[in-house]
Amino acid sequence: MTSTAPHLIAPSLLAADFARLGEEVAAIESAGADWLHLDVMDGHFVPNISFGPAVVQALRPHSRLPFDVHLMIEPVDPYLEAFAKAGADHITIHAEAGPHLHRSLQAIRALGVKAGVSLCPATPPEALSQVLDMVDLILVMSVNPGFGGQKFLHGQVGKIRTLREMINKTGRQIRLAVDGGIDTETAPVAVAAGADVLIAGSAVYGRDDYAAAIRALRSA
Ligand SMILES: O=C(CO)[C@@H](O)[C@H](O)COP(=O)(O)O
Ligand SMILES: [Fe+2]
Repeated sequence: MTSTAPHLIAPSLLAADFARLGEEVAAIESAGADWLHLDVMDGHFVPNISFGPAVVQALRPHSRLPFDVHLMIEPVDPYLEAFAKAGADHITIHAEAGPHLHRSLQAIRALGVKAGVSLCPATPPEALSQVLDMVDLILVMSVNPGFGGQKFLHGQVGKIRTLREMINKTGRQIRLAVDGGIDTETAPVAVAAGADVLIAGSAVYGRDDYAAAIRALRSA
């Protein structure tokens, strides 16, 4: 079962040149990206540290693209408002990042931004069965979160398929994103399983020609 929505390409800023972030954000919009994916890592939920709301806020004037903020942090609730105020359009939290996923999703919706939830590779799709009415976006991690440039875990494809079926049964417009190891070989696998948002760091920001890299992913 595939999606009827057009597929979106969301380059991940994690693979950009951190010394020139403003230019990198503007360049990816000109290159035809649909969303900008921003990976926030705390050195606690994941074994890496990236950036926080001050960087998101500083980048906001450099692009009109939707800012898709992927929070790999724990706890999450104390920081939601800061990311919304910084200019996040979507805030995605991890189902594994605390016992009160429902409350955190309520808090995101109350801030007036789109609510996303992400699953690490070891978490089954059923973890979301009680919150499907509260989410605008589901993000399947096809690597263990924390680093760019890892290999796509093919064992996650069945989960993408199951989540596509769960989403279609709701009749709601819920985007299904896949994040980690997406390139021209794995993008078609993810899309065939039902994904409609492809998040890619190295396969876009790691290339010299961003527009060509985005076109290649779109047509793959
Ligand atoms: O959330 C993450 C990693 O934790 C991702 O968004 C990566 O940044 C994707 O990078 P590539 O695997 O595409 O290089
Ligand atoms: Fe991400």
